[in-house]
Amino acid sequence: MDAIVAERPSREISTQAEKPSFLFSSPHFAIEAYGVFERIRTPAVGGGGADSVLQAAVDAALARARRAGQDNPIVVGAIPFDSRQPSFLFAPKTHRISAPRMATSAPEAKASVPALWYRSVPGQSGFEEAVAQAVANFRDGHARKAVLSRILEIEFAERVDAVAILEILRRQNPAGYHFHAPLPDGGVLLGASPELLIRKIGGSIRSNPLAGSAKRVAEPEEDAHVGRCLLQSSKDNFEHRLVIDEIRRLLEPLCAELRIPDEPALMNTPTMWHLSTAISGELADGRLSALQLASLLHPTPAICGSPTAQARMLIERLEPFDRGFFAGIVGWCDESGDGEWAIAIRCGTVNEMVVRLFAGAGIVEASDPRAEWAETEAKLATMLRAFGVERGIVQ
Ligand SMILES: C=C(O[C@@H]1C=C(C(=O)O)C=C[C@H]1O)C(=O)O
Repeated sequence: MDAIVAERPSREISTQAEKPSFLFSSPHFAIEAYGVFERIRTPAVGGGGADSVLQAAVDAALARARRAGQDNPIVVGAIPFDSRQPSFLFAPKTHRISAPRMATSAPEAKASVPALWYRSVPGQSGFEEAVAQAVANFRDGHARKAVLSRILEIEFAERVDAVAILEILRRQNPAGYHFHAPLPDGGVLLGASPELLIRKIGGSIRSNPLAGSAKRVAEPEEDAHVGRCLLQSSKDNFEHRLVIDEIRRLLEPLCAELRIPDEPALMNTPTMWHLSTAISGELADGRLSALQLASLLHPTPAICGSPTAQARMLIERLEPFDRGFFAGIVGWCDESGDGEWAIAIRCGTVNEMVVRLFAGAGIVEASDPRAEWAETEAKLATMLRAFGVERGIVQ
């Protein structure tokens, strides 16, 4: 992939002292964007087809940016979980695309700023009750999977430096997708996601859905055993297969070639094991953009459920909050339609001193409410570690 990076002209940043408005890094690209040339609030819903209203708005913004003198304009930002809600995308004034730099290992973050208070929404009993209700719904045969999530709200004694936390996240979780994206309320969406929704470069696409999870443990042999058990778990393989079947259904008609391994593989982050399927393909029509493909696929059953419409209704009924940009997508695209969109998980929002961290778990008929709560606790550890409050909050 280095060759592709080298082919892209990188724009020099005239005002190096200016703070970036958007940061994103993947295993292939690192993007720094500065300033806002033009905002795009068009919702992504229905944006998967050739007549995509969102893509038309993006194309128009990119054309204006080029006319204004940018030689390689891009659009960056985030799209909410509910793609009927407005997107929060923008063409920056300037940006730089480069190869990702290797993160150097760093000492554990210290809790230099104490947390004043925290609370989970819902709390444990409310979450477990919601899981039990979803399971009852699956027994009635209305849906097969729904991803239920919760928020951990934390207030710190001082303003949180989101860029500094992003750097800690990058060092603690060198693989994957790191992002710092502005939000409509003035806050920041910040995270280290292991999950690629879609990358498109030329006519080639990649997607790497994850579903089915287990918490890692410190002792290496035991940890490997946890991974092997996950690989053999029929419950987790069922959760995973629903995601792959849906992505196959949507991508197959668009691809001249689509490669999907028969069985999932194991992948890990420093805190979690996941079932993972590395999908690759060649588009039949290379003009479809990364953003159109992302709009088509989002929300996948990895973060919504199956079938999508029933799962979405269950989420609306059982989750006591609007997800906003959590379990949405975050990324970038350019004039040629190339781009990358990661799923906004292992993330949170930062508004001055208040941080809201999110974690969800795929619920199926075989789910145990207590175990699903524990899974959200384990997933929260990615962000809590970066804030240096892991031991202070999660027992
Ligand atoms: C919803 C989250 O993760 C998603 C759900 C998973 C699962 O249910 O096993 C695994 C990876 C993600 O697709 C999250 O991390 O908050």
